Amino acid sequence: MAGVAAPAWSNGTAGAATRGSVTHVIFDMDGLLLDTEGFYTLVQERILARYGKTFDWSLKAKMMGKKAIEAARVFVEEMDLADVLTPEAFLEEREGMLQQLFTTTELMPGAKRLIDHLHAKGVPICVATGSHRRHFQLKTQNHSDVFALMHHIVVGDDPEVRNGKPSPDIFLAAAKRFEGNVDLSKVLVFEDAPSGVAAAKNAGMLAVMVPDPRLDASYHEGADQVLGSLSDFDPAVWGLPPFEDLSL
Ligand SMILES: O=P(O)(O)OC[C@H](O)CO
Ligand SMILES: [Mg+2]
Repeated sequence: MAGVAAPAWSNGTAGAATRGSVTHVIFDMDGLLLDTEGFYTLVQERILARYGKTFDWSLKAKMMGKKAIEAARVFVEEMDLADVLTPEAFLEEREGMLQQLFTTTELMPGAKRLIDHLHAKGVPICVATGSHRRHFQLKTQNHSDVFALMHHIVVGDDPEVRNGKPSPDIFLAAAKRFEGNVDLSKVLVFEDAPSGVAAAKNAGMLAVMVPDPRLDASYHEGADQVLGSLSDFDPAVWGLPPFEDLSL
C-alpha cells in the first residue's frame, strides 16, 4: 500500500521470513491470551444439565469468540431451548458464575513471553476481544502488566464493533487505531476460535490459529498457520524480530 512506512524494527536486510512480512499484530483474548474458555464451557455444561442436555465441542465451536448475545442466541437455538430459555435469561443466569470464575483467570502458555518480546522490539500490538469491557476488566485484573504493553484494546461493546466475529468489524477497528497507515495484508491476527479466524480473513489479514486440541481439525480451515501453543510461534517466519533467547 502506498505511503506505508517500513516497520520501526526493520534493518532493511532480507530475513528468514517465509510466510510474509508482518508489520502489526492483533491478539484475540479469550482462549488465546487468557485461559478463560473453560469457564464458559463449565457454566454452559451446568445450565444444559438442568435440561438433560450435554454440551459438546461442535456447539462450543459455534459459540466461541462471538459477542455474548450472539453466542447466547446460538446456544438457545442449537440446543432447542427457545421454549424454556431466552438468550437474555441465559446470559443473566451465567453471569454470576462467570464473574466469580473470571477473577481466577490465568495467562495461556507462551503469551507473556511473546507479548514482552514484540513490545520490546517495538512491534505495534493490540487486543481485539469479543468480550465486553466489564468482563475484560475482571479477566485481566491480575495481568495488568501484560495488557499495559498493548498499544490499544478493542472490546466487543465498542461502538465501532457493530457485528461480532466472524464480521471483520473488530479487526478493522483495531487496525485503524494503530498509528500511521496500516497495510491490512501485513497484519497478523492470533486467534483460537473459528469465528475469529474467519473475521481476520474477512478483514484481509493473516491468521495464526492456536485452537484448543478438542476442537475438530475441520475448524482449522482458513487459518494461515495452526499452532499447538503460543510457545510454538516463531516470529522470524513471519518477518518479525526473532527471539534471542532460544532456550525458552
Ligand atoms: O475470544 P474473544 O477474546 O474474542 O472473546 C469472546 C468471548 O468473550 C468468549 O468466547
Ligand atoms: Mg478467543
